[in-house]
Parts: sequence; structure tokens; C-alpha cells
Amino acid sequence: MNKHYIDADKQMRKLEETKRLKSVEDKQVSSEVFDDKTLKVLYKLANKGYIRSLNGVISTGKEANVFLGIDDDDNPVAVKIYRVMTLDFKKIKEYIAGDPRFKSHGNNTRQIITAWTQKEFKNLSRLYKLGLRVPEPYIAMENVLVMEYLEYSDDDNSAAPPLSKAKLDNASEVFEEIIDFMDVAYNKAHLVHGDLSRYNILLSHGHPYIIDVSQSTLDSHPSSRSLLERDIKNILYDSKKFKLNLTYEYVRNRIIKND
Ligand SMILES: Nc1ncnc2c1ncn2[C@@H]1O[C@H](COP(=O)(O)OP(=O)(O)OP(=O)(O)O)[C@@H](O)[C@H]1O
Repeated sequence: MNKHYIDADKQMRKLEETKRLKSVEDKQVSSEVFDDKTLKVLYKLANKGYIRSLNGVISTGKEANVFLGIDDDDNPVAVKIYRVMTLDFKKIKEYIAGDPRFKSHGNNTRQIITAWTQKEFKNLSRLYKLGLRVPEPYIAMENVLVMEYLEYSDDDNSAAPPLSKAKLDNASEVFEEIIDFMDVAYNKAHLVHGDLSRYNILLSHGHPYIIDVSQSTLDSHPSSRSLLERDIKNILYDSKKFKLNLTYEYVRNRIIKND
């Protein structure tokens, strides 16, 4: 038996003395993300009441898996677990290096992934405090982020779909809200999303919610202006898919002022 399994086994037994995090060992919850260090983090979060159980996978992305969890008050939560193995550490180090909020971590992958998760938590907090539509962040611990679960609607509690898969009756309003978001994020939170597109915007209760902000940069970052222009172009491209006639100048002038 290799070390990974021995450690995981030891932790499973330790669970008898500690609070039980139900269904981590369930077949429906992919085992690949639960290396022994991640398991430890999940148990700590269980002991703190942030997750009582994990109830299946919402998404398996390139860099992270997102699970539907239930907290101690029976509320659903979204649990994003960054996968140590598949992260693009070169890209991450460039983003962290340009951000004065994070000090350099050399080549320690565990520290880099923790900084990356903290970065997503801090960016979400900054946006959420301004009243912007992002999932409310609850806690970040090592490679795990727990946040508000976004549901589709009151009648349909399934996970909010990305705009890439959503049908919109109110496309014009939704895109105006996205542009408002970009305006407040840039001019008040001083953040540029950096990977904004229909894949990172979820439709919840008829409104667009922006997710996946780990790579979002402060406006002082050397690449922030080019990332913002790329975000604008992506949103314009997406708006055409919904048959809207927004122009580049219109969107740009709403966001970049005094230029
Ligand atoms: N708070 C949330 N509530 C509901 N669903 C969510 C939430 N956060 C993320 N998701 C779901 O998980 C998916 C992946 O989330 P996210 O983009 O943050 O992770 P990612 O690993 O960076 O994804 P990818 O690599 O595919 O871009 C989203 O498209 C969405 O379907």
C-alpha cells in the first residue's frame, strides 16, 4: 500500500474521534482531488462547521473541481478544490508576482496554491463588499474555497448555468448588468477580471453572477489594461451570440473613464 493510502486510511480512522464529514468517501465524489493534505483541510472545515457533507460534483474544471456541500445550518455551499497536479504554476507565479498583496513563494507548490486560493477569496471579498454579484466567500483554507452556492432559481435549485448554456429572455438587461459590474470592479474595486466570458458568468435568479476570479488583477498590475481590453472584447463577442448590437466604444467608454 503506498503512503498516500496509508495516510488517508489513518485520517479516516481519526474521523471516529472527530466530527464526521459525510460522503467524502462516496463514489459520487471524485477521489482524485482528495490527497491526504486536502482531506485534512476538509476535516478542519467540517470541524469548524463550514461543510457537513459533500453531495456530489458540480463541475470538474481544468484547475479545480467544484462540489455541492451542505454546511452545519443545512445550507448549500459551493466547495472549490484546486487540484495541485493540474495547476499552471508558471502562469500563477506571474500573476502573484505582479500583485503586491502576495509575497513570492519560490517553487513551493503547496504555498503557491494556497496563495492562489487566498487570491480568489480576497478578490471575491473585495467585489462582494461593493455589492457586486459574486458568490459570497465564506472561507479559504489551503487549496479549498467555500462560498455561496448559486442556484438557478427559487423553483429550480440546480446549480446556476453559465451564460454559455443559458437561454436569456432579458439579454439586454443581463449585458447591461455585466458592463455595470466591469465598471464598478475596475473603478471602485480596482480589479480587472482577466478571464471574463460567458463561461465565467452564471445566471442565477435572472441575474449574471461573476465567478472564477483567482486570476483577477489589481489595476496596478502591468498587464491589467490589456486584460481589461480582452475582457471587453470577449463580452462584446458574447453579446453578439444573444443578438445584441453593443459597440466596442460604448462598452469601453462605460468602463474606462478619463482616458
Ligand atoms: N458558487 C457557485 N455556485 C454554483 N456553481 C458554481 C459556483 N462556482 C462555480 N460553480 C460551477 O463550477 C464551474 C467551475 O467553476 P470555476 O470556473 O470557478 O472553476 P475552474 O476550475 O476555474 O473552471 P474552468 O477550469 O472550467 O474554467 C462553473 O462553471 C460553475 O458551473
